[in-house]
Amino acid sequence: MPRFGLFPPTRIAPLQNKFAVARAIPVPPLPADVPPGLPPPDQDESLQDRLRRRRRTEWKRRQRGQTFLDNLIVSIHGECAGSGGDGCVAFHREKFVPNGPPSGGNGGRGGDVYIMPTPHLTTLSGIAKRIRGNPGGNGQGTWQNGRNAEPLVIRVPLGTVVREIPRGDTRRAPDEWEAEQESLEGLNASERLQKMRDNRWLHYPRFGESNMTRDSFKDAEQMLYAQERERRYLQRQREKESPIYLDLDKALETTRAVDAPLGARHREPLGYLVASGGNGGLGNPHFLSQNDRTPRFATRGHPGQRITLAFELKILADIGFVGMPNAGKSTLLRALTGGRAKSEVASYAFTTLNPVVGIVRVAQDGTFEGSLQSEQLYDETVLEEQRAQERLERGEPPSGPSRTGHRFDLAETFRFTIADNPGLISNSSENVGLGQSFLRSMERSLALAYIVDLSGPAPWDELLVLRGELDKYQLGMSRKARIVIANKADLLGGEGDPHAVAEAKAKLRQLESFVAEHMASVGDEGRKLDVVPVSAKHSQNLTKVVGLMRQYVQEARDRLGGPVPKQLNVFEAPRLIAGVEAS
Ligand SMILES: Nc1nc2c(ncn2[C@@H]2O[C@H](COP(=O)(O)OP(=O)(O)OP(=O)(O)O)[C@@H](O)[C@H]2O)c(=O)[nH]1
Ligand SMILES: [Mg+2]
Repeated sequence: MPRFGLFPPTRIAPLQNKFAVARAIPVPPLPADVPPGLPPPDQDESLQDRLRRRRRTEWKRRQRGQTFLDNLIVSIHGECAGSGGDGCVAFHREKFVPNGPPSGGNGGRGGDVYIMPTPHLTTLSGIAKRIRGNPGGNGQGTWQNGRNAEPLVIRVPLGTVVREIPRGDTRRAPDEWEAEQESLEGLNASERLQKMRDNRWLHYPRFGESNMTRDSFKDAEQMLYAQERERRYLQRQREKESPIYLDLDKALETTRAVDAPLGARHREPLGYLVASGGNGGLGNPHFLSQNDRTPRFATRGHPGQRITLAFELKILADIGFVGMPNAGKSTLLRALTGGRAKSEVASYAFTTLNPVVGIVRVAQDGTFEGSLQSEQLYDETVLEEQRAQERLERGEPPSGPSRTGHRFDLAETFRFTIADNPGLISNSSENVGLGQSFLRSMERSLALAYIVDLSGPAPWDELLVLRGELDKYQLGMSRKARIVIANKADLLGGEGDPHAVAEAKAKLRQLESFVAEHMASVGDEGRKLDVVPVSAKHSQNLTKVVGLMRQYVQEARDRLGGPVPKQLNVFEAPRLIAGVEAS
């Protein structure tokens, strides 16, 4: 018989059946002697699945957060694109004008690269690791200049932080001059000179050799190298003095004058410039002088700027979950979102490897999507998959909380988001465990919720570690915490026998007094943290949690003057909510 001593007995009957189902499904234990990564050939599939999961977790853990999709290193190249177009060597020819003037056009400018914060995006997954700007068009005969390239806009979600990776960091791609030096390695002096000239100059057919001996070419070459040196100096100076750092929290607004006349040209913002395209090459008319009336050379387009940027996405969720591994954070998120948030649940530490954001939708009377089905059990993902498979084999329709969700499209009066974060352990702030990368994303949450395992020996010790890690990462961050959710309360109270229930209540009281004594001063303006016992797995006592969270979010939004919650048609909502209650 299941134990639900801490909660009223009204729900025991339906839950007993679910427990029976859960027990009926054999879960192969993970043998201690099986090394991770080496599943024995004759084991059944679910065991292999478990081993695979464990291997993946171990691998992810070793990466120390480097593979989070909210961390990305991007190099922006102008090697062959983003570069200006080549200039052209040509002479005007016309009837009765056999030796016309030089007429090669200049190359077009290479495309600049911009970064644009975009509200509807949520991940950095769409951004390529190597980005090439658009190349400028080449110049052509009859003084036709090449086309300037279109700018390239990299769209990133709001909350992205962009940093330039400094010189000397191994993750940094070589800049345009370093790349050229690398390509010249192993060549002798004359070969180097030849290659450098090939990279910079274009010659009229069969005049390459003779151009080298002309004074006008030597002067032009000297001037080109002087300009290049100046460009390199200015770029390095900029890198040192003002490396790129963008904290893109807000979308760029289009400023349109209210009284602009009809037909006025309107430009959308492109975003922030991070790399300029190269200038176009010069056509041969540019080198016309008193000493050289027939310049037979032109310059190639300059390469665009090459920079390496680190993108980091701070996840924006109203509430962030903070808890040790296995405290039940993912189970709770699934229960609060009615199973819509697909956060993996398993009985080993570090199941959640990336933060997962779920949306909690609340109706006017405080019901939320997860509370519609009173009998819902949120179990480990493997077990749920097995059950779904069995249901499919029996030919039964798939059941699930998502089927009831459609009512909330109209009944919803308030919504907020929750980030289920990976487990925090001692020294996470020093990059132990899954490291800091997700702690960074908690910075932006409006409020934090501690999740502790009430059935554990000392949930209060967990709280101290969690608070310590938050403050070690950023002093004062623990002030955002508003609630302690004591999860797995169903494991206490020993099948309803009075002695065990009294013990469970005493433990809860101990936790409450610990929070009141040791955690109260941490709260903002002497605020006390709320303590709520719940069972995420069996969706018990969650309405209270949702009510409190709604209050925190509302307060924080009011303080920030943030988004106004969606208001429903007041005539529609009560009728629908009544329908939900009736079902
Ligand atoms: N009995 C009981 N078990 C629970 C409850 N909540 C979670 N569990 C179990 O606790 C284990 C861990 O749950 P998760 O939701 O994966 O825990 P987590 O905090 O997300 O863990 P990490 O992702 O590793 O940080 C699973 O076996 C869950 O089934 C609960 O309320 N009651
Ligand atoms: Mg988890």
